[in-house]
Amino acid sequence: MVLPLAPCNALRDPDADEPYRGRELLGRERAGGHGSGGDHHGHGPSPLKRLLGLLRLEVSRDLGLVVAYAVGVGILSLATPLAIEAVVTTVALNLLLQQLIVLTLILFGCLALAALLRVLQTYMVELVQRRLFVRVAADLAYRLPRVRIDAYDRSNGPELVNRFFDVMTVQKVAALLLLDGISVVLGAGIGLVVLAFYHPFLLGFDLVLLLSMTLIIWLLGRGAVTTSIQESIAKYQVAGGLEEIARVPLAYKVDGGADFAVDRTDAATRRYLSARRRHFVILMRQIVFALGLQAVASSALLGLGGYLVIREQLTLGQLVAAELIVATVLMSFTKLGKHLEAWYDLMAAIDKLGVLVDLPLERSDGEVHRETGVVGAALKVKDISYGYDPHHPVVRHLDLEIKPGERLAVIGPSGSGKSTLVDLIYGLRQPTSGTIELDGVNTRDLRLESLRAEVAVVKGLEVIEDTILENVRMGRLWLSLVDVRQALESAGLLEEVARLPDGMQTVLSSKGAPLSVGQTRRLMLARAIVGDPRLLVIDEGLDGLDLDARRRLMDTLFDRSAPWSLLIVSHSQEVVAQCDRVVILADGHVEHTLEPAPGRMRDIEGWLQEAGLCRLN
Ligand SMILES: Nc1ncnc2c1ncn2[C@@H]1O[C@H](COP(=O)(O)OP(=O)(O)OP(=O)(O)O)[C@@H](O)[C@H]1O
Repeated sequence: MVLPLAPCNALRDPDADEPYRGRELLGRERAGGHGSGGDHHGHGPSPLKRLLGLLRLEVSRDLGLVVAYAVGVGILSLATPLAIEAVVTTVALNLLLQQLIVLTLILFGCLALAALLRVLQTYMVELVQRRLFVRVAADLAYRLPRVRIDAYDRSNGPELVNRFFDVMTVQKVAALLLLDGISVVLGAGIGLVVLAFYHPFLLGFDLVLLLSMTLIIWLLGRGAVTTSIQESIAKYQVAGGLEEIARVPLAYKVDGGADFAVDRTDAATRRYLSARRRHFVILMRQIVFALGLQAVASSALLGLGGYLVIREQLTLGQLVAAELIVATVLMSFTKLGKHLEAWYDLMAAIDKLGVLVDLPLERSDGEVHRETGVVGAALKVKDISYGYDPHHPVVRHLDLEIKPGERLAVIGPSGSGKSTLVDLIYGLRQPTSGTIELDGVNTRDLRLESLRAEVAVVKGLEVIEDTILENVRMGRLWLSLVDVRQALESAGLLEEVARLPDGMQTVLSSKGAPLSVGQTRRLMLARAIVGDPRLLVIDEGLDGLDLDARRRLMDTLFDRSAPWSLLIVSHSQEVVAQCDRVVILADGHVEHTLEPAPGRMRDIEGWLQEAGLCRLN
């Protein structure tokens, strides 16, 4: 069965009132990425390319308007120096009061219009900000459930997701640059053009000014994006370290654990400070040169303008207007120091979001599994190999078969590859060679959603912070309350849940509280069986339960009328004894297969002892 990707209301575009639809975000297609995960990876699109990709989605919408408003504001802002020029000339020439009033009114009109455009621009930027947030949230909600499990082999998933907070930086800096940045650049450009019209000397002055500003931005800012990214990586390492202390509180409670936590944080903080220092050196040199330029250029213009006034090549009004224009341009440019820092932060933030977007996704191709009409699926594992490190396979030429309705136990010493085999069957990992067939169809040819509608896996404890009901149903809206109740009943949990004040509506913590660990284990079983899978794979899911709970569950799981075939990894004699066949794994391959006669556990124990392998409990 293919699960529909239901549009989620919270992720609808807040203004366009249409659901977010998968589009390219931050430079990656929505499925099939091949990044490596981890922090800044040094490959993939550059932050600038990613930013342009993100903004490109906005261009057709409001970004054009934002720029148009900024152009309007830039042009209208010139009204002040030009009006002052006119007033000074009017006073100098002793003209009429009436002209002064008209000038004042024109100036007011221009400034009022500029203010209106600025308000509209602010509103548009607000919309762009909201959409950025929704886009990134929607994109990650789409991607994260599809991220390949091996992306988390060497990185901590929740810690990686901290990078989502960089969307705030993107929002804030994008707003700052769209509002101030565009106005500064346009205002400066237009002002300098006006200046150039006053006198050819002033054109020369313009050019020198522009050259100096370019030097400050490009030459003095070399390496700033890299140092900003390094600073950001160091910042996440500090956050990740602190998060870890909260994640494993017991570990840090050992004698000396608190000091160990301080030492580790101290080391990470030092790395952050040194990265920040490197970045600040670049910022500082840009700021110092910008301030110096402001002092030099303002006084040089006064000297040059005064000289031109004395030579009667410039009017007094033009001199005052020119000083005002240059003062504004330079003030904005000095402010640009802050903008430049914001720009570098933006580049680092985009790079961090890119780390999330680059997490490799599971394949999305394949066929839908066809109904076979047979109760219980048939599984054939043919000569598969797999290694976390391609040079060291941990599953080697493994063959295994489960007939429809059969109950198969997989046992073997710790590290023999049992859990890895479970991952391979569930399509979490792809064998490097060999095939896995479900009902005669290579699982590689099946859509993963379709495979996982047929196969359910119980492995570890994964609780979502939601009600017991949702923890069992997991968004499968076609499952009714009755289905969930039945699954809880089969898992031997219904009575205990009913005793909770909020029953199935009890909200669980991420660790399962208020359920105990044993109850949470049974909850995981309820989640697996509620959809009536045709192949149920349990990786040690029964081993940690008390005897009563385990026996009740075994009644359900081994019931011949149940709709599934069963593959169960276990270290328990009692569980293994219930199975039709027992496969013993050693060193990644099938060492032996036994069909124990009822009650002949001794056969298996004896064999294990002889082979010097694990013992069951
Ligand atoms: N994420 C991983 N990255 C690298 N190596 C891994 C990873 N997971 C498991 N391994 C290695 O693969 C081998 C098989 O591990 P697996 O978890 O499949 O064993 P297992 O039989 O399930 O062990 P246990 O009974 O202790 O759960 C082990 O040597 C282990 O060190």
